[in-house]
Amino acid sequence: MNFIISPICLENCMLSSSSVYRRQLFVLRSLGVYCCRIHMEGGLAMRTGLSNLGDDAVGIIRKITPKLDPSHHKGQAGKIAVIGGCREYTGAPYFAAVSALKIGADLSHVFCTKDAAAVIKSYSPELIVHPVLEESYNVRDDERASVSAKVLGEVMKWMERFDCIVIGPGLGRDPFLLSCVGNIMAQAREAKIPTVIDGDGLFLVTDNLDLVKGNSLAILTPNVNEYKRLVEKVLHCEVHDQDTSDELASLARSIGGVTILRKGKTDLISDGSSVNEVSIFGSPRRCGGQGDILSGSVAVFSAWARLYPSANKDASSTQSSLNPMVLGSISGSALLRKAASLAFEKKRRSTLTEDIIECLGMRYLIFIIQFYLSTCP
Ligand SMILES: NC(=O)C1=CN([C@@H]2O[C@H](COP(=O)(O)OP(=O)(O)OC[C@H]3O[C@@H](n4cnc5c(N)ncnc54)[C@H](O)[C@@H]3O)[C@@H](O)[C@H]2O)[C@@H](O)CC1
Ligand SMILES: Nc1ncnc2c1ncn2[C@@H]1O[C@H](COP(=O)(O)OP(=O)(O)OP(=O)(O)O)[C@@H](O)[C@H]1O
Ligand SMILES: [Mg+2]
Repeated sequence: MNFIISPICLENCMLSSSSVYRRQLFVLRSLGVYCCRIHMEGGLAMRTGLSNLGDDAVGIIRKITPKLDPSHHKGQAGKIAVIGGCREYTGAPYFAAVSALKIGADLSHVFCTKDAAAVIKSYSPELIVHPVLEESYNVRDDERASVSAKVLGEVMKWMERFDCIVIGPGLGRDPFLLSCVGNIMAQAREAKIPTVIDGDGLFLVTDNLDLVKGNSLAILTPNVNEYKRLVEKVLHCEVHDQDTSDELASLARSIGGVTILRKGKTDLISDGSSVNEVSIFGSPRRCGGQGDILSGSVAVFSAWARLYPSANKDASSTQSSLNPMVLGSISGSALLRKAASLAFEKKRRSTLTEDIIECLGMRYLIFIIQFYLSTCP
């Protein structure tokens, strides 16, 4: 028999009896569906475990995920663009763009170099691929200004349609290409389009902080190395092993209130005023590409948090004070980590990024949770 478990249905079921609710809450917690929040007060980090279901990452995901509504048209669940993909890297932009679709966005575009475009198209017919970026080796010195204007023009034709853009997965570090992408970022900012910056986009931004400074719609998703470079550049010190939440909040404030998702054993998220930790058990496999899934996921959830700030009216509103970029980051992190753990249960050491993408479907995750609830003694 086929049946559909919706987030709302699960929540209603949870509220139906308080003992059942407590038992279900316990099972959710033991499944690792947990997120705790660290409040910043006068520079002092006060860590508090949260005590109700509305305060956890699943509650946030449910709150911002729009209903599947037959009256909606194509595009209303989100149009995402990934700016990335060059001769060396074609996997990273594919992972980011296809993850956005798997999570529920309606359309996913990739803007990449000509070399990368045919390869990325061959991975999936679902993606709309624009071969518009140019690297130095392909452009004469006297052509640079006109090529740069042409690249910007090609992207700007589409820009207004996007609900979020991701800059950086597999972008490479060619100086000419990065200067064109800097122009694209400036235009996205002008158009008030949320922008997730990852991978080589962070390399660009670390050397050109003005591109993001004070942009409350920017989300930086650094890994260990990228975070180290940012801290050294902005805070002029080494990364601290202690006081990690103070340091992250201070970094976010120093860049004018951007949201930073610091990836690692646990993910820490801050916009400078609160620090949130997602510690859902993920996977011990560290195959490349998981950060790319994360950037595509965060893009969709941030777009939803902005477009549908309270998609699920029944969900707890305790997070309503959080910045939509923070809500999107928490959701993306929680879902990726849960999907990675499900993929690892199945594939163990042979788990690859594409296996994790297959586990992104939220209904599948909720089904798994429901299954555990129904078998709980
Ligand atoms: N299949 C693909 O096309 C992939 C392309 N990628 C792209 O590759 C480009 C470079 O990204 P990278 O992440 O490699 O660049 P980084 O500069 O972040 O990493 C470079 C080196 O750091 C090492 N490293 C990683 N995590 C570390 C840790 N926790 N402690 C110490 N050393 C660590 C890695 O082994 C790697 O050799 C980006 O454009 C990125 O998007 C990656 O996303 C991976 C997948
Ligand atoms: N030691 C770890 N244990 C568990 N999960 C981790 C660990 N390190 C990273 N992760 C998770 O993996 C995700 C990707 O982080 P990672 O540091 O691999 O990014 P990345 O280096 O940018 O990846 P990519 O290879 O896509 O560029 C993050 O959401 C993080 O939660
Ligand atoms: Mg990365």
